[in-house]
Parts: sequence; structure tokens; C-alpha cells
Amino acid sequence: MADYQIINPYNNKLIEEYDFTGRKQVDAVLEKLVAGREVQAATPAFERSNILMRLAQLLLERKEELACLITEETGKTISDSRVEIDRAYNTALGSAMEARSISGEALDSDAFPPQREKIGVVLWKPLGTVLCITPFNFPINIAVHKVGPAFAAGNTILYKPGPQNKRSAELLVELCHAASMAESVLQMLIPDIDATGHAVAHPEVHAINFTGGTAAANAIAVRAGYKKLLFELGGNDPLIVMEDGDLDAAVNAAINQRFATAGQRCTAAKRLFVHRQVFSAFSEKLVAATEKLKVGDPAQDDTFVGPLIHSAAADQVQQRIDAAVTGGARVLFGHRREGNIIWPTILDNIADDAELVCEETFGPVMPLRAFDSVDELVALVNNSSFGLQAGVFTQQLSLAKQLFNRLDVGLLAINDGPGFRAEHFPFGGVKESGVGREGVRYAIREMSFQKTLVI
Ligand SMILES: NC(=O)c1ccc[n+]([C@@H]2O[C@H](COP(=O)([O-])OP(=O)(O)OC[C@H]3O[C@@H](n4cnc5c(N)ncnc54)[C@H](O)[C@@H]3O)[C@@H](O)[C@H]2O)c1
Ligand SMILES: O=CCS(=O)(=O)O
Repeated sequence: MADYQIINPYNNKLIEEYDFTGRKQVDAVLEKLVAGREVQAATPAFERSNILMRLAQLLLERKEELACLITEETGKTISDSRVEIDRAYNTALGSAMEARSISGEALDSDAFPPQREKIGVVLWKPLGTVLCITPFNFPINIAVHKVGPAFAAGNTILYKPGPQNKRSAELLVELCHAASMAESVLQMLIPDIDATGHAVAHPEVHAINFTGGTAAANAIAVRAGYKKLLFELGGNDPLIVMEDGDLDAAVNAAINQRFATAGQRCTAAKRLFVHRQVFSAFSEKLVAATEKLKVGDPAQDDTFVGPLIHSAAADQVQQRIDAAVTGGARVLFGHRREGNIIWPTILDNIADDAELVCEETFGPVMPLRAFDSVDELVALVNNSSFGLQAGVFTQQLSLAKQLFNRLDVGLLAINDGPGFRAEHFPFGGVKESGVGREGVRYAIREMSFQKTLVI
């Protein structure tokens, strides 16, 4: 039996089965990427930019093919998959633009005695070879968020996609090579866990750019030693509705940022905190909007919620919902499953220590929690091992600024949900949500080092 079977999460059909690669293939590919550093060193920034522009164009030209592959592999609805390719286009375009402006700074030595009349010229230089490891849920855009900036910075790249995403990843690499990214500059492998760890520890790998869960991140950190780590990890992001918040806008954000992608987003609105004064009105609007969502075949254009990535993922979400209900939670909508599909589910009266609330729950379920004061809200939101993003609906700018300062997150969106993301904004969290920042310009710096010339 093959090491891995790609099974369509909606219809359980076998798409492909294959064996993982081993340490020998990792060593052989890294030998190519060492040679590729000379190719990168000889490629000026404007040529790297042009290659990334061509990649952006190819992503648009092959959008439907890429979107269908994502839907087949992950069960993401075709409408969400198309949006992902539009986002990947922006990410590639942003990488192309930033490649032309990786600027450093000049320093005068006369800031401190003795007088030496020296000038320091500080430039950003590539680290060398970056191992880019991506998760299942946004297989193309998250890969472009790694490959694009790594290439723009002048690195060579070993790209390790999720095992479920082999075909979409292969097409992405085909497009990168068609855009003239040399094969000695970008290589893709799907090694087994041991060989992946071998790559992490390999002396010719200078940085690990990883997006995924905490368990994998911890395993990588153990093998990586003091290499540069860029970790984009989990989230348990709050969507907050204050007593003066726009309830229709908040419902729209909650629906799109929790039930789209079947809730499988690091920045999904996984916990909803609603001021008690508007709790009933918000809940009624939310249920009424949720009832209208189409659930089912992700290949249909009008489907809003498709299946989770596999049965184990659906089992975990169902068990957490069942446990919350057993613990006294009230079901306002949903609590239904068919195959790998979990219906959009809305609960309230949930215990604050329920696993559904305390852990990162990767599914279309919304726990609603009423609160009465800002101090209570801050304590509830910060009582998490994660700290990725947050969103608050309020008209009080002073309150929003207070929450910006008091919440342990990497981003606070005002009158939007925690799922807000612009590809060129800095992206990342605190605590167990990760280390470092993506967002094209910031990722370029993470995969570079500052080199100073003194004149
Ligand atoms: N912060 C972000 O930008 C972001 C974005 C998407 C997903 N995520 C997180 O990713 C998780 C869901 O994605 P997933 O299920 O693919 O995550 P995962 O951690 O299971 O896998 C992520 C990647 O790491 C690889 N991997 C797994 N174990 C490994 C190990 N021991 N050593 C090296 N590599 C290993 C996988 O093959 C995959 O390519 C969630 O926690 C989600 O919050 C975070
Ligand atoms: O899973 C999170 C990825 S994104 O949609 O926030 O970029």
C-alpha cells in the first residue's frame, strides 16, 4: 500500500496514491539548490521581479484549473478556491513589486566619538536556501506567500506542501518554472516525517518558513536549532460585538469568517463575544442569516459550506460540539453531520473551559459568549494560548484603541472580523500563534540578513 492516498473529502473518491520521498532525495535536491544560489546571485532584482510578474499572470490564466484542484483535494468550495487564486495573484504581484525595492540604509559614524568619518551602507542579503512548509487549507496562496518573498529576496527554495495538496502544488511549481524560476532555484518534495526532519536539520537549509499547527512547529523547532524560523501557527480568534456595534455588519463578518472554508482558517472567528445588551438581537440575526446558507457539494457554485478535510477532522469537531452540549450548551442552529460535512452550528451558554472554546476548533461552529464589561471581555479574550488576530464592531474609536493596546494579538480589525487580511499587511501573532511576520515585505526581511559595508 502506498504511503499516502489523496481522497476527495466530499465524495471519498481516490484521487491519487503515492510514496513519500526519503533522505536521499532530500540530499539530492538540496545539492541542486546549493548550485542555484549562484543563479540567484547572477539574477538582478528587476529580473526576479519580472519572473514574479509572469507567475502572477500565469496564476490568473490557470485560475480555474488551480481552483478545481484545490476543491478536489481539500473540499473547499469552488467559490472559496477561486478567491484563493485571486489572493495568490495579489501575493505574487506584491512579491514582484517588493523585489524592486529591497532597500537598506546608510549610517554616518559621527553619531558617537571618536570622529572616524566613516559611512555604513546596510543592505539586505538572502539567507541562502529556505525550506517552505505549507498547510492543507490555503495550498496555493500560503505557498505563494512563502515562495514569492523567498525568491524575491534572492534565496533558493525547497517547497514542502501538505501531502493532500500534491497536485495543486505540482501545478504551482510548473507555473513557477514556466515563469522562468530556475529548477535549481525552486524544488518541491513531499518527504516522510523523518526525511522532513532531516531537511529541517540539514546544514544547507538556512531558514524554515512554516505554516501549520503547534505540534508540527514544536517538532521542527527541536530539529532546527538556531536557524531562522518563521512560524505562522494556529489561532483562536475573537470577533467582538459591542453594544453600539453594527449588528448586520457583524453578522456578515461572522458568517464569512467562520462558516466560509468550513471554518478551516487560522484567522477564522472561532470565538464570538457579544455585549449582553445586544446578545439576543445579534443571535436572532445570525441564526436567520445562517439558515439561508447552502451546505453540500463544494463543486457547486452556490455552495457556501462544504466538507472538512477528512473524517478525523470532522470527528474532532463533532466530539467538541457534543461535549459542549452535554456540558449545558444550547444549540441555536445546526448540530448535524453528514459524512465529512458539519453543518454550520451556533451555540450559546457554553462553559468557558469547554474544549470547543479553549482549543483551536477547525470547523464551522460558533460559540457565542455574552459579556458585560470591557475588563471582563479583555480577560476572556486573553485567556488563550493563542494570539493571532481579533475584530471588534463598535463606533467608539477610544474603546477600539484601548482594545488594541490590551488584547494579546498581532492585529485588531475595527468594524471587521479577525479574518481580515490584506496580502501586503504584516501578518502573524503572539504566544502560540507563531514567530515572525509574513506579508510580502515583512517575509522578505525574515528570509534575509542585513550586511553592512563600511566606507
Ligand atoms: N497562521 C497561519 O497563517 C496559518 C494558516 C493556515 C493554517 N494554519 C494552521 O495550520 C493548521 C492546519 O493545517 P494542517 O492541518 O495542514 O497543519 P499541520 O501542522 O498538520 O501540517 C502543516 C504542514 O506541516 C507538515 N508537518 C506535519 N508534521 C510535521 C513535522 N513533525 N515536521 C515537519 N513538518 C510536519 C505537514 O505535512 C504540512 O505540510 C491549523 O493549526 C491552522 O491554524 C495557520
Ligand atoms: O488560515 C489562514 C490563512 S488566511 O486566510 O488568514 O491568509
